[in-house]
Amino acid sequence: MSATSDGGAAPGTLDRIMARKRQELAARPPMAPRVRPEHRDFALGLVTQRTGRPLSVIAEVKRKSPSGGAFPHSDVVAVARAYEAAGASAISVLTDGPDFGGALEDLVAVREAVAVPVLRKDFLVAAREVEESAQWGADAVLLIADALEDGELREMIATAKAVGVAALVEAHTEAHAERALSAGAKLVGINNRNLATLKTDTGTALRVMPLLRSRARVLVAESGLKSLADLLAARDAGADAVLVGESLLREPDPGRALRRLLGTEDASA
Ligand SMILES: O=P(O)(O)OC[C@@H](O)[C@@H](O)c1c[nH]c2ccccc12
Repeated sequence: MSATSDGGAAPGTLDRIMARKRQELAARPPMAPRVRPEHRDFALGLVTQRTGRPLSVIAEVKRKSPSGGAFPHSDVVAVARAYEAAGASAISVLTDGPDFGGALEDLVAVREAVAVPVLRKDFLVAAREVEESAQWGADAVLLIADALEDGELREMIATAKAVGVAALVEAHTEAHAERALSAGAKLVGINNRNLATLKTDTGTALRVMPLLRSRARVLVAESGLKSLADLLAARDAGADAVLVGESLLREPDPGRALRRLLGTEDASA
């Protein structure tokens, strides 16, 4: 039974994407081995780079999304460079093609262009993909607790540890966050967006993070964040970092938008 099964209702976006991902994986052979670049410490960057900023930002690049449609920036490398210059602690790169317009090649290109750690943002369904992500240069991978069985989650977290990539385990509810911790997650993201309905409520992370604070090494508030006030509220609820994409990618100058979000626009202009 799927962790997202809800008793016969029409499948949500997350179920649809996960089903596609499982089919894609079953149909493709293992990837050829690659020479892996030197690892960058994702967790350390998030918990130590807080001086002078409200908290760490993982800034996201994607060309489109099911909730946001197309964004006006196709050069994800240029956007990633601008994010880094504006103070991003890490870059999140969507590598899903059909729904987000990304590719594994984007991960490689972004990583070569910046010095900060890079998160592979995708809908991974198997431990084999965690190993492949490491080979392609991911410093961290996203795992979605709501969409994975306990056994899968446990195995993928263990594989991430074994190959030396950080696993940011995302949950939308307290129950799934507890499953993530039980499966061995040390880095936990609370997604304000319900990936079944795509509805976003920024109160979600504020409510769930305090319940987890003492048991997670790193806490990340994800999705729908638009203002410095949103960041300060996340920090006060225990976040080490926030994951922000859409509100930056809608702007003509995403680097400037990140400075504005961090309240550092004048100091670094
Ligand atoms: O673009 P936003 O609303 O700022 O959100 C970024 C990120 O949290 C969101 O893209 C996201 C969170 N979890 C995901 C899982 C898969 C794909 C995308 C996501």
